[in-house]
Amino acid sequence: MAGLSALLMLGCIGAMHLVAAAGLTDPVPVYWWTLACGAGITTVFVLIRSGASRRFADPSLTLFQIVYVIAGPARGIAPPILAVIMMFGVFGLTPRQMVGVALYGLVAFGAAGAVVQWWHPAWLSPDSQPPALSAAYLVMIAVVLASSTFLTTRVHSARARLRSQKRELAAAVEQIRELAIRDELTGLPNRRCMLEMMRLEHARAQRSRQPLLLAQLDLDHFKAVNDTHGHAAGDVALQSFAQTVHGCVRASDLLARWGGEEFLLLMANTHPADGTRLLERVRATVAATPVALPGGTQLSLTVSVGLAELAPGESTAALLQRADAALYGAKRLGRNRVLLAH
Ligand SMILES: Nc1nc2c(ncn2[C@@H]2O[C@H](COP(=O)(O)OP(=O)(O)OP(=O)(O)O)[C@@H](O)[C@H]2O)c(=O)[nH]1
Repeated sequence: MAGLSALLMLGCIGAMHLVAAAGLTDPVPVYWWTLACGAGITTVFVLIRSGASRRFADPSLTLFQIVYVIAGPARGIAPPILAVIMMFGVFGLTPRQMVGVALYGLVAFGAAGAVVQWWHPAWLSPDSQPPALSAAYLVMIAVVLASSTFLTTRVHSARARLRSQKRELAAAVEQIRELAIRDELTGLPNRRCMLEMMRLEHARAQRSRQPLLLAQLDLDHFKAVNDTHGHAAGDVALQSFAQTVHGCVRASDLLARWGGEEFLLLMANTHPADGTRLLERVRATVAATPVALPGGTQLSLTVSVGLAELAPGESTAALLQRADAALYGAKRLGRNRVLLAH
């Protein structure tokens, strides 16, 4: 952007020197003008390229560049390039700033024209523009300024809309990501998330030779809960169970809803004796924590648990199968118990 502005300004300087060389204007003010322009371009270029302008609220110095060109020494060439200059403002300034720049531009350009026409007619070459043409240029500038300001309003609201759509999109992506890995009913990680975690923890355990435990938890006689109290009550029971178990395990353990009334608990770096102790605590807490159903009924739940430790070289599918077999062993033995697979 700074480079483009500098190129534009260089083009204008070249044009003014051609005008002076053609004898249409006094070359001395053109030299001064060239000096002032050079100082302006260099200042802006150095500030932007060195990164020093990043400290300002308007790091691309758009406002400064526009104001400088309109009222500074470049005003003589403002009419033909004003539209281009204002385009920078359309994308960089707020509508308020653009209204300010437009009013400023009109006043500054009008004043510059008046000075030249009435107080310094000597600056004009004999065949330079008549006052009516200057007035026409002023009207043209007013049109350019007004349409740039209007465009800025449109661009500004389009950008605000884009920003808010971007925020909404990010929130939607986050929500989709959550839905993809979370069980909606209990808020626990879902089966897909658990499969991925099992894959990762399995690889880690194989590599580090640290113990890895997998427990399968299944609510006892849950069909009877649904049949007696209704499916909605069953949902409340599942949520309450998930909360109770989650409250018993460590932050490093991963509890997930595997499906229906089945849950999995993955415990890394845990020995079977410690895992069994923890699961006994879970079992006892579930049995001692009645679920308050809507309507005031207190529902007692129990859970059966099958626990398996990853054997060297064993796959996750085989580990899961052994935990499942242990769970069914626990069910067969009368439920409400923890059984460790051998
Ligand atoms: N309310 C509710 N019930 C569910 C959900 N998912 C599965 N179930 C129910 O859970 C019950 C599971 O029943 P079964 O597999 O027969 O097992 P059980 O009655 O718990 O018996 P055991 O496991 O042998 O102790 C079924 O009635 C399913 O409809 C759910 O998201 N919400």
